[in-house]
Amino acid sequence: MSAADDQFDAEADKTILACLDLDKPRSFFLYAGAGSGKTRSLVDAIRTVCREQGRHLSLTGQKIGVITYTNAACDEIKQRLEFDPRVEVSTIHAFAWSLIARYDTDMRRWLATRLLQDVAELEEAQAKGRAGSKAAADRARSIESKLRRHAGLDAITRFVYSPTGDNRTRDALSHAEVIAMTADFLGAKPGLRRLLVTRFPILLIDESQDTSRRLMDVLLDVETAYRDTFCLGLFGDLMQRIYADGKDRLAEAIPASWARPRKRMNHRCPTRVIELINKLRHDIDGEKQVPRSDARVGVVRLFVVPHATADKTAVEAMIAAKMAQFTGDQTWAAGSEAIKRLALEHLMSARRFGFEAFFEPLYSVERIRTSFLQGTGAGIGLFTREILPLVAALRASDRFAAAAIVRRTSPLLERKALEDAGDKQSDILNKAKAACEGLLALVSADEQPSARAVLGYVAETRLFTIPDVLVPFATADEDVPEGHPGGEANEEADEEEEIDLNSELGGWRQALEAPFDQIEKYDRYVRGVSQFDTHQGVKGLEFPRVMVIASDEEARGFMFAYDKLFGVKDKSKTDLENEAAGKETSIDRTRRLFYVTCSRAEESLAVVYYAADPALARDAMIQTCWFERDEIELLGP
Ligand SMILES: Nc1ncnc2c1ncn2[C@@H]1O[C@H](COP(=O)(O)OP(=O)(O)OP(=O)(O)O)[C@@H](O)[C@H]1O
Repeated sequence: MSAADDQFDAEADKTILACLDLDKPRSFFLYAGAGSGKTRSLVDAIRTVCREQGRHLSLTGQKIGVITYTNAACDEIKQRLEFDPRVEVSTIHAFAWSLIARYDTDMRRWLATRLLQDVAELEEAQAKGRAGSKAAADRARSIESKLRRHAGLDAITRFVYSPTGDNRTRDALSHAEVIAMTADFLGAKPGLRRLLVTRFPILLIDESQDTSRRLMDVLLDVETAYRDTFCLGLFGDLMQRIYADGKDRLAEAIPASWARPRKRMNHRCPTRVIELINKLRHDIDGEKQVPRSDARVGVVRLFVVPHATADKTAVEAMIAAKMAQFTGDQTWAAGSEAIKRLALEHLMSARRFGFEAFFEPLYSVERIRTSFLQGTGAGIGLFTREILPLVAALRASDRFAAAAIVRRTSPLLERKALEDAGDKQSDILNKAKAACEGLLALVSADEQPSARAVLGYVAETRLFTIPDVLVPFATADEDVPEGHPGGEANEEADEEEEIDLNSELGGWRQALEAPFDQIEKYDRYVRGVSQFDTHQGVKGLEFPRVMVIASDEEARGFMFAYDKLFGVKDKSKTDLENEAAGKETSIDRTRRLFYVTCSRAEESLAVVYYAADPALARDAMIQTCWFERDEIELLGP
């Protein structure tokens, strides 16, 4: 590792450190591209502040605040800082909630106003809209539910919120509400602004390009008001803004008094990938990165495939085999888990990784989507936290692990059951053992059992407790028991909740018909350990071998357009109008997403483009000069 390389951007780190002077803080905006070590700069700077000014922080009880984009990034940074108590690392949602929790009276007032505003808007739309249509019925339901929530506000003394949960109870706030309230409260309450800057004289935001626009605006206001005592440090890369929520033109909103350190070296990617991402970036801000002196050349290839190709998984396996040849890196060879395949959205991944039948029905239930993607929730938990680990332990013949899992949660081995059994305890243990053996036999059968069959078995043997949402499916004839959610005794449930619940039950009903092994694949996917991910899911990460899957057809309706970015299709009238008005187009969005995905590659990169007219696509790609002619391969039917 070359020391000169490590020093290449030392100036930026020096500037940042100078800004983080608690006696004389100065805000800054770090300008740096992919792989330039922004997270490293952030962690190093905090370490130095703790070392040199930690006493000041300890004496005043103040902290350095760090806002990250994901829980994973949050954990990573906390760990790298060895859980230093003088640093508070949180996601934006947790951070926002830590500021406003306890402002219950204000929250109630805010919600009351907001709900009535929404109702007024809906009523206006109702008056204009066609009576009797589905939209009118939806609006009527929404009005009713908002009025009901409004009427119930006074009964709530303490609002609750979980940054990672579903927030379904009546006293819970939604994610969007917490962000909007925080922005409004910070805008209107001098006391809260003071609290913020006193608690966190230094506030650093990672991935600031994707931080909620409204919060970013208000934080910039706070910074202006407290410039002498508060340092706001923004890390991020505008070229990597991939969520609609982020602030457009952030750079232009940065005051002239701020420092603007720059980092220009890319420590992650090989030279060839850096050349490609420099070109992608050229028309946007002209920022050009340089590789490390010890960087490899690396390999980049574009494969153009007809989008009508029926077996995309087979084509992608063939491409992986070709990459093994081009790179001499056999790990690329088909089936290897050491390749990261990036598809535009989760369903594309689910289709490729073979867990679509389980995934799609539950993914389409909007209310549980977030927790479903995080692998949380009671229904999912039964499979991923109990049944799957038990199956894994049984398959590995790890009797200790299997026993530990069963002992932890199985109703068979509850202490009371064991006590009641007296000297017949061994019967119970034998029963548990037989249940485990039966489970292993069931999931190992030549014909894969459905998830529902496994659920039925677990219920019948009482291996684990069946959560409410799955009870209706745990018996053979799907009787919905009386008094159970979804059953008739639940008349009091309000209509909206019922609809949610029904769609969740409907989702489960369908999903459980999928083969059980699809849940294993789903589990690997949501834990991020499979070879699949989405374009958006990998921001901040890096992988040796990356396969980017670009497909307009599969990505319909996702606001991205590879065909326009690659010059295969002309810009639409709206694109041209937006461009002329300086507004963002789907081409800009796609370009940034493409930049993020390509820049994850540490060694080699394959781009697979499914095109309507592959020959035309190849010619258009040659025109862009992003890939050399001999790096582009047309794969015919
Ligand atoms: N000065 C350095 N010397 C050696 N390696 C470095 C240096 N800075 C960063 N790296 C390495 O380069 C890689 C990219 O760093 P990091 O993830 O911090 O970049 P980033 O700017 O946050 O990237 P991105 O915005 O693309 O997610 C990491 O593997 C990191 O360890």
